[in-house]
Amino acid sequence: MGTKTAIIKFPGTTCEVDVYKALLEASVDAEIVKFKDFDPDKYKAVVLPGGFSFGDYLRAGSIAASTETMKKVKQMADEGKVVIGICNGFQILVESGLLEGALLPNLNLRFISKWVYLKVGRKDTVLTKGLEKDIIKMPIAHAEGRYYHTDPERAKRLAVLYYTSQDGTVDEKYNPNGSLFNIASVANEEGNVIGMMPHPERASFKLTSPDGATDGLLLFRGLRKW
Ligand SMILES: NC(=O)CC[C@H](N)C(=O)O
Repeated sequence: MGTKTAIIKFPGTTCEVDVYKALLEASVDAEIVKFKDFDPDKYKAVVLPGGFSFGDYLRAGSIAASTETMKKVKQMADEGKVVIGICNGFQILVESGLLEGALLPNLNLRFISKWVYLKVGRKDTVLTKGLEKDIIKMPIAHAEGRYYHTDPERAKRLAVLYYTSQDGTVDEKYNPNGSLFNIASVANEEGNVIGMMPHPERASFKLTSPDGATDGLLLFRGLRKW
C-alpha cells in the first residue's frame, strides 16, 4: 500500500493547489491526481477538494459522485483508509453515499463567503483526534451547504463541527446557511470518512488569513498523526 495522500481533481475542481500546499505545510506527503488516473492502491488517504466539479450541474457533486473514481474511493473507505471531502468534496461524499445526509441550497439561495467560528463536537475522527482547541475559525464559500438529514438523532451522532459564536454558543443566529442543528461537518461512525463545508486550506497560512488564523493546519496535522 502506498503512503501518500491523493488530492483528486475533477473537471471544475478549484482548490487542489491550496490543499496541496496546506498538506505540505502540515508535513503530509501528497500529490494532485486527475480523477481518471486515480489508482487507489497507491494511496492511504484521499482528499476531495472544493470547487465546482462538472459545473455543479444537476446538484453540486452529483456527477462526480457517479464516476468510476468514486467507486474506488468508496472501496478505500470500506478498507478503513482515510477519505476527506472539503466543500464540493463534502457534496460529492454525500451524493455518493459515503456520508449520510444531504447538502441543500443555502436558505437565502445565495452564495455565502465568510469566516465562521466552529465548535468541535467529535474528537474521534481523522481530523479532530487530539485537537487541542474546542472552537476553531475558518472561511466558508458555497451556495449548497445547508446540511440536512432525515433522522435528527443520526445527524447529532455524526456531527463533527457546528457553526457557533466566538465563545461556542450554538445558536440559529450563528447559522450561516440554515443547516440542521448548525452542522458544518459530519463523519462516518468510524471517523475515517469526513466531510466539511468550511475550507481548512484557506486557514492554513498566516499570510492569507485576516487575523493570522491557522486553525485549518491543526486539522491537517490530525491527518498526519492518523
Ligand atoms: N467552495 C466550493 O467548494 C464551492 C462549493 C459548491 N460548488 C457550492 O457552491 O455550493
